Amino acid sequence: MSTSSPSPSPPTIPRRTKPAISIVTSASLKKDRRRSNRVSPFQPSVIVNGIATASKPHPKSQNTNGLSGSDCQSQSIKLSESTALDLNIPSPKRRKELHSGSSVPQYEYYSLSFTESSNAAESSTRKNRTQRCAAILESDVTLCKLIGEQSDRDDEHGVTLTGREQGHTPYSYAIDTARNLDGEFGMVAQTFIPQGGVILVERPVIVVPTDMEVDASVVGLDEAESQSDLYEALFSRLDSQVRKEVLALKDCSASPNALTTRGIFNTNALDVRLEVNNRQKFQERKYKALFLKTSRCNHSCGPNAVWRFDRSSFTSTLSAVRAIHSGEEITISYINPFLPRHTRRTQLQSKWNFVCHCTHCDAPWTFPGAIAQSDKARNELSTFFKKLPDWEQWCLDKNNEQSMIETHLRAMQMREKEGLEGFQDGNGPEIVAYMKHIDALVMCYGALADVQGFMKWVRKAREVKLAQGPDNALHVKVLDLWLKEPRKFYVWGWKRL
Ligand SMILES: C[S@@+](CC[C@H](N)C(=O)[O-])C[C@H]1O[C@@H](n2cnc3c(N)ncnc32)[C@H](O)[C@@H]1O
Repeated sequence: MSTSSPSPSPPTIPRRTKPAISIVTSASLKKDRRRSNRVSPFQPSVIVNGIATASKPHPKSQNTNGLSGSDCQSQSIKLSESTALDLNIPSPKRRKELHSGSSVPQYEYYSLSFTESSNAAESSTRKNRTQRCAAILESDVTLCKLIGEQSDRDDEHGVTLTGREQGHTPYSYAIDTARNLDGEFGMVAQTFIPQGGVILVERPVIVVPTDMEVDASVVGLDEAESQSDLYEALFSRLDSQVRKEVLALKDCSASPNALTTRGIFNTNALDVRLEVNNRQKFQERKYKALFLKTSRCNHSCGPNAVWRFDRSSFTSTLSAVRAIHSGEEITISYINPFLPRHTRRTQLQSKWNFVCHCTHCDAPWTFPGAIAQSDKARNELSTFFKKLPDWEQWCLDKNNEQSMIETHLRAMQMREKEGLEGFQDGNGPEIVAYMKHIDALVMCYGALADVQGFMKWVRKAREVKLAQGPDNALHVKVLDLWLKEPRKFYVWGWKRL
């Protein structure tokens, strides 16, 4: 047994991206905006409009680490091709002075603000909305990468996108928050959401380092604030409406009358990773980020959605890992779902203070050994791709035509039963887990020159890719090409050679 090579995934579509790390000034941003006014691939119902205004230093952050206003530079950081983020950061010279010779991470208070407009494609009146995020970040954090223009051509397959295809309708699925019988809120689909569909994209309202041992005074909060809980200080920096919404979130550590800002944050914040430029070496650092809407998602050990944080756009995207029907609750997993049931429930109880009532935990365990069977299946799935037989070896083997196909079909069935379409291994959720099987089946049937099987799985791949949004427009076109001319598939008939 060895890991598969080449990867069973169809080739990734090459992009002409230029992923440079960049801090740009307002002037260069304006110039850049003129060049590109494409729809951001990261937004479903909200199209981000790149309005970059040099922000005045936050009155309170002028004293950040003893900085005076003149030490602060107001800069705009370009997040994606059409999104701007304004923040106050110390000038490079002052940062050098502050951090010279220190290997201890230095944190500062940042007030990030995002300016977005509602869907301008449909409405002539753009409503700008500014969202603020109170963040404590390592001073050398890289908040974003400059995303280059998305390619509209795939030269390898001779496919080009037309203007209309580049535009693609932004996705927008109606969702709502509703209370269940226990008085708990949850997120509910108001419409059918296809597998792969993007449910929600949102930016955090509070970000802090995971192991926050930071004295409020060192991050530029004022004296009164430094005496109080750091979370209180951060919450107090939010816009009043947002603060109200954050304070209405669940605190699992307390009774409803004794909520604490720390408790609310710890109940709802998600783990994200940011990058720090440490002497020209980029290192990942763990942070926790609070997202208002995603916070309402309850846990399931077989969730129908996964969330992913994208550093380059500073957004979290919630996607459906299987079709979700109108009225169905949208759930995510708070923990590694490959763990055995008992461990999962212990972790959920100790960190979130609840006994899991998801359908997988509460399922009628009708026969003896059902729990052990589920635990075994989860364990097997957690290492499935690592233990997968080599695809090329399978191709070279003139027997065992169906073995690779059967392996994937069986794993897909297990995934569906356990509700683990969105997990590849214990390293975090990703919609691609299920897609990897689909891609592999496309490869297998293509190598067998089996037109019917090939078309079936290319159609399925196309369906999911389409639901995943405009970012996949080129990929969809390549799949269309293969549907039209299967023989153009790049490993067509390999197993028959
Ligand atoms: C991040 S909040 C989720 C939203 C929350 N239900 C609300 O009302 O805002 C986490 C809390 O929701 C509840 N919860 C989440 N998933 C649950 C589940 N599977 N079974 C029971 N309670 C759950 C627990 O009280 C947990 O501490």
